[in-house]
Amino acid sequence: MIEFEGVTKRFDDGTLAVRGVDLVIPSHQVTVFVGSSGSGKTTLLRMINRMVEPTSGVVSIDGEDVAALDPVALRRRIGYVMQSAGLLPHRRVLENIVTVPRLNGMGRSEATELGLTLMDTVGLDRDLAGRYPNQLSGGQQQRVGVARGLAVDPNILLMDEPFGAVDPIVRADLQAELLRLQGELGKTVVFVTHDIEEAFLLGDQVVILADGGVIAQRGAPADILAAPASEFVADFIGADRGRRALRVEHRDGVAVVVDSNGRPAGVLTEDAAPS
Ligand SMILES: Nc1ncnc2c1ncn2[C@@H]1O[C@H](COP(=O)(O)OP(=O)(O)OP(=O)(O)O)[C@@H](O)[C@H]1O
Repeated sequence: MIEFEGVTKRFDDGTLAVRGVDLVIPSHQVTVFVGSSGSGKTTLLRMINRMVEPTSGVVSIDGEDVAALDPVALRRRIGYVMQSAGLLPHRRVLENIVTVPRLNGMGRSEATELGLTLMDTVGLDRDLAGRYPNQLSGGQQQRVGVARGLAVDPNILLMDEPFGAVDPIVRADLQAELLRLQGELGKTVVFVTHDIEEAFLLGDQVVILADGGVIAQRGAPADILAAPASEFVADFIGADRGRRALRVEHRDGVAVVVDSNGRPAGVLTEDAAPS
């Protein structure tokens, strides 16, 4: 479990990126930070692996304050996948995937075996192992990025808009793949996006951030859909209603969550239904 307690981040130039965030991120689930540009999503994510230090408050992993942990060691045991994959251009696919295990001292042949296995895991043809990143499609590059994030077999996988730079069809593929992978691996995934549809599709818990890095609402997608906590949230989740993947319909007095084809995906409990 990752926990934020009273976490605030003010950058040196005075920008208040995150304000008083209290949040529990449960283990083995996908938590998605969603919000408009500049709402503090990346800053929050990066405080987990100490790429950004909080100005005040505590970030802990399984009860351990990350401020007390060595940042390099911390980053080597937390997977990190970023937008446009962030691959090293002059290293081949396989070398990119196993960069961190090699830094951690893994031998070459063991690393090769691991890299190829991870290519299988993320659905990449092993024939691509010797290519350079610019010889891959955007979707393939993102898969390499995910494989690299998994290479240290982390308990925690941080994903910062990992599918932001690919076209919608490839993006849908990658989303489905992530859900499949998560079903198998059960990592603690923290995922950043500005796309509410992606957030609702992938998140067990969705955290909606408003400008200035405050939490506007958090909860399961169905609960947020059923009972937006404020006008801001209602607007934010309603912006794309036409192509919403999940929505709430009332059938015979029961609040039912249905998918884009109108098929019921679940029934809301009394507590979650709007009053
Ligand atoms: N190193 C920095 N120095 C000063 N301000 C920063 C720094 N990094 C981020 N900020 C500011 O902090 C705020 C939050 O930024 P952050 O990158 O966390 O937002 P975000 O929600 O991830 O945005 P996006 O969706 O555009 O990536 C923004 O106003 C941003 O300009």
